[in-house]
Amino acid sequence: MIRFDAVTMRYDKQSEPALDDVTLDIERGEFVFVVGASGSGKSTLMRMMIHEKVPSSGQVLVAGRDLGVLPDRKVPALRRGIGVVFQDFRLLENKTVYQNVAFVLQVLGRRRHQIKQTVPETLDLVGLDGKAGRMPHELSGGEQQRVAIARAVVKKPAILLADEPTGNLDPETSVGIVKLLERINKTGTTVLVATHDHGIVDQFQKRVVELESGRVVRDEAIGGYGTDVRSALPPEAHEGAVDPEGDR
Ligand SMILES: Nc1ncnc2c1ncn2[C@@H]1O[C@H](COP(=O)(O)OP(=O)(O)OP(=O)(O)O)[C@@H](O)[C@H]1O
Repeated sequence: MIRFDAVTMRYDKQSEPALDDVTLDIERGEFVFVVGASGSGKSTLMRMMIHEKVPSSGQVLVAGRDLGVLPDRKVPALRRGIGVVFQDFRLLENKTVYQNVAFVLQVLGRRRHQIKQTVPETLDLVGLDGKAGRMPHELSGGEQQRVAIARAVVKKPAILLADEPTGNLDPETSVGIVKLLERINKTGTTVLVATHDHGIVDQFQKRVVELESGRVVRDEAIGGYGTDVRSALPPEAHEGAVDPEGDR
């Protein structure tokens, strides 16, 4: 689903690499925590998956697309297949919860009856049924993050990237948010969560990729398979359409 092959990325030629020779393989349907200290490269790794940044060397493949040679006109289709959640929710403050989520589908040109059906289903999934008419400032931090997650998943992306999704939340609320991400993962979405919150990571039995100064220093799959098994899979196992409406 996502493959980094010897990826090095420098923001400018003189500086140390933000990512340094990173090789990583993430299968469809996996849940992966990306951990590491501030500045270790977690955000850069995620930004490369949505083609916000390109490698200085090496190759990034997402759902069979080589992002190094992806034409600009195909970037929107790539991004339609990837939901993104940030630490700072980024909600539209003058719109209700419902309108925040519906807006994504309106921009994608979805039909009104489809929006009317999909938005309540998504609010239900994230545990916000009954809050559709609230404004963002009337919600707790955890609820606001749930809106942000609803917005990211309402287009039914194959991949969900969450960059420090619990960074502004207390420990108990954080656990609820990661449980929600786990529930979304169980619907078939590949989920990556960047975090420096070791407490959270320890509570969930998931694969953990650790970055240090841009290098992968640990890649542990807990309870099941190991890296050796995954890397033995044929290349086709990593590919597939991110967006069924794909490359139009
Ligand atoms: N726009 C930028 N221009 C130049 N250097 C950058 C830029 N963004 C990040 N960097 C550098 O790249 C390295 C990796 O940063 P990155 O933001 O990916 O780390 P991070 O692990 O996500 O950190 P944090 O947890 O603080 O968000 C750091 O050395 C950082 O200073």
